[in-house]
Amino acid sequence: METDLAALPKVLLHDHLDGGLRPATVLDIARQEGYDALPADDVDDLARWFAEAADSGSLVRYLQTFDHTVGVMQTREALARVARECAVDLAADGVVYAESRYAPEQHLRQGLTLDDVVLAVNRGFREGEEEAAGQGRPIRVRVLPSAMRHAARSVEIAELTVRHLGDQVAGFDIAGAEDGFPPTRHLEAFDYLRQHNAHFTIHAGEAFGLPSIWEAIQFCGADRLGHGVRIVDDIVLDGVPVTEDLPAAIARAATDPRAFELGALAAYVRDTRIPLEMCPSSNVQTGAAASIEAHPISLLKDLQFRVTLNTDNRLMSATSMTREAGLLVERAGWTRADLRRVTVNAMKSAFLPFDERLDIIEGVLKPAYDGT
Ligand SMILES: O=c1[nH]cnc2c1ncn2[C@@H]1O[C@H](CO)[C@@H](O)[C@H]1O
Ligand SMILES: [Zn+2]
Repeated sequence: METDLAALPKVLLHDHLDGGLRPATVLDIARQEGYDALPADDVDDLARWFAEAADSGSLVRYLQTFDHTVGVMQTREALARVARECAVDLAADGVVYAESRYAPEQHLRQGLTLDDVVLAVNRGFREGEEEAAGQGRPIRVRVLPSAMRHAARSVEIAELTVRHLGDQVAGFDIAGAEDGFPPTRHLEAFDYLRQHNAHFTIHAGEAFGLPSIWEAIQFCGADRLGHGVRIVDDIVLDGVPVTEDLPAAIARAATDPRAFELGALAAYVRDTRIPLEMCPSSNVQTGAAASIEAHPISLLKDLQFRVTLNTDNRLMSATSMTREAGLLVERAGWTRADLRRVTVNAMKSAFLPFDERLDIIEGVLKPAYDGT
């Protein structure tokens, strides 16, 4: 494909602030603040450690690597710096609109309040947006505070989100280990958010299957699904679950998408256009997908689910939006039209006002992808 992927405008809905630090920044802040638990003391070794430790085949072990990024994000200065660098790095990768998520409750170890954390991160993002614009790479970044599914602070985080809505904050997320921690543990938070007309997404269908997706949508009322990759458990081809032979299903979907039968939940997700925030490299690392070639994103894209492409954790997956797009092009046969589709899907699904979404689709995305 004769396309400069780095130059194409990209839209990113699922990127963890504490999963995207520059390795050099982790080292730098650790030195400044006397954090002495890092597993390496050189930039390349540290970058390699994150990628290898995250490559475990298990979400729970993958999440343990966050100890060291959260560990160096405990002051206003560190939080603002990480957010500023995040905006600049995403802009350099061609991202024009991003939603960044992180769990404020994990950044209170040195005495900050939840509101202090949000204000510091927001300031960092505003500075990063200005710096990127000055470099001729305009980007808009919005923030999704996450609550942790195993913890018990989701109502507080939902209230925090609503308090800051309209500033940089655009919605809410729930993250962390999935198996054993169903989203219905947090119904009170979701009720509160809906009553305040706030948007939210839920990590579901990554390390656990259909029940998690079903609860997220039908009990919690999620606007979007983080990953949602296991929705393929509810799709059948010629009487056989597609999960029995994903490569064959992917090949067939490219030419014969009407041959597939959707169960009630998969049909609901597709019919109601629920956005799927899919993260191929991250899923391969946690074992939610076998490979990029066999990743369900290609099947779901051809069955016309509302698929979006995301990085999840750029540090732990040593990745970027350009790299994720390149992997799909090289290993899964994606075309420029496919990339246009997921990019427009993402912008349609953003937690930004409708008119602002439309301006980016019509003013930035379509002209670039269509060469007009
Ligand atoms: O793929 C994921 N699934 C579930 N939780 C995640 C994933 N990536 C990161 N986090 C969790 O979200 C927190 C806030 O950003 C991170 O600290 C990490 O524990
Ligand atoms: Zn995630």
